[in-house]
Amino acid sequence: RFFRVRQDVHALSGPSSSIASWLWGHELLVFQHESTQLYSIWAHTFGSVFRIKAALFHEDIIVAADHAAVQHIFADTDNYVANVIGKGLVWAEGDDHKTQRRILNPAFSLESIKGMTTDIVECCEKIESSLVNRLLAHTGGVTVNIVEYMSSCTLNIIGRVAFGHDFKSTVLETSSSEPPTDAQAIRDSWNDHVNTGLTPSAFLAPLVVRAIPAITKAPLPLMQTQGAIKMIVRRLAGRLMQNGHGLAGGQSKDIFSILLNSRKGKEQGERGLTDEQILDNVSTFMMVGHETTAGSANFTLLELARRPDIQQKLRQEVIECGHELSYDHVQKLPYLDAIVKEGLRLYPASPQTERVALKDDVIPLSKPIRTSTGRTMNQIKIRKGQVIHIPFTTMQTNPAVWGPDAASFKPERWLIPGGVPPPSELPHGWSGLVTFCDGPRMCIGYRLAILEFKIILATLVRSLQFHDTEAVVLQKISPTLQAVTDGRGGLLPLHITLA
Ligand code: HEM
Repeated sequence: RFFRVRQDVHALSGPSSSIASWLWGHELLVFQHESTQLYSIWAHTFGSVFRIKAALFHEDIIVAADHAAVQHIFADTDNYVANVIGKGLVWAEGDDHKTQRRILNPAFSLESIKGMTTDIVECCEKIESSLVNRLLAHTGGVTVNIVEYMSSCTLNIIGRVAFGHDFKSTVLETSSSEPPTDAQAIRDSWNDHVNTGLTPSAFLAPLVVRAIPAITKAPLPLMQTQGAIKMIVRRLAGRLMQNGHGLAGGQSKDIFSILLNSRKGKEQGERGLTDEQILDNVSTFMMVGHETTAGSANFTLLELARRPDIQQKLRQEVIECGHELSYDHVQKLPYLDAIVKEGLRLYPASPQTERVALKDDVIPLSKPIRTSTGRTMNQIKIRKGQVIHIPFTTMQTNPAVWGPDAASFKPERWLIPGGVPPPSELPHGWSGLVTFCDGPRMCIGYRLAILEFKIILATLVRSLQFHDTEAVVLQKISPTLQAVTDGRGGLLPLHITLA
């Protein structure tokens, strides 16, 4: 049995060991390339499930981009767990995760999300007017780092809709001698973290955690910058907890009220959350609730800048719908919907994920694959402890599924019959994408993310035109999808003029 299980992993095809480092396996090469770029190239050569050499003599890693395999892994959260440490909903496992998810679900119902529309529109209009004002002060347009504007906008949104807190985040044109606001402190420390994540030493942090999962702190720069963000956000979360009663005196179904009420539940002996868990959740939501949507929005705006025809068509649709961007209005814009789907297909904010199997298992495949010895396999037997990488972008740009133009930004594909593959060819998940994952750990904030994304695009294109600066913008994972220009993470220059 031991032999058979091992054999399945080792029988998989994969890149040659001659290009792997003896110490870092293929993992260093993957890290040095853009986002999931190497996984896409290897999937093209070796098929949708293959094997790579892991760093530090760890067992080989399986890279799974087959939709049946991925669906199986995402459905079985008792067996397949995230390979990361930490607390809060994103990282809680087992019963802890189920309790937290059950407590928080009402904050993300359709009804709750609809109720957030006015706040979202106001935050987007604030960014729109700050860009317009900046333009009015410069003739002939201005080049901005759109990343700063998107992060500001989404931070303001999550502050207001989740915590009733107005970050009042703005982008300063010149440096200020005033002490940094909470928003600036969060954005600066996040920017440090992103840029540290691009340095060679950042490659080590997840490997240390994989080797010794109990380690939560180590003198590694990436862990230190992560610790710095946590400290800032937790300090703010602590202040909010002291002062706060949620958005409506603790009666509401917003995230913060729900978290605070669950503390009362705990005090009364019900299943609730401890103060520590609440603090962790507040800081988790503040970070995952804003940097993710911003990442996908940045790259979608870059696509619009490169495709003035698509941008103009979107502008036309938004202007024809009138000025009011209510929830129902926004849902009635088919081209906007197609652009958002296409943006989330090509630029998932979390371009890949990782799982570890807690038990031996057999993973089904949607299509047989050929092993390194030419055998055909319909399923893969794995051993407990197997690490699996799931590259979302590779799955969503696979030409064998999405056609020869899979890598192109083509919103029309969502509007024409047969433009997207049939459901049988796609994973479960929102719109046949794994951008928001699937199963019990599917992104709890997906409805909010989509609504924000739509309102951001609609608000900005109605008054502004985005132009490509021809800068070479790379896509890196640090720790979410980041734009890297001239070696600087969190930089995506776009030229803007009035529409
Ligand atoms: C475009 C925007 C977003 C994308 C692409 C995205 C994607 C994802 C993905 C892929 C996961 C699963 C991670 C994994 O298990 O490996 C996830 C989980 C999660 N997301 Fe999002 N997310 C987005 C926005 C948001 C927002 C706006 C919020 C909250 C306000 C949020 C909160 C969460 C939470 C709490 C989890 C953990 C869920 C659980 O483990 O049960 N996300 N997200």
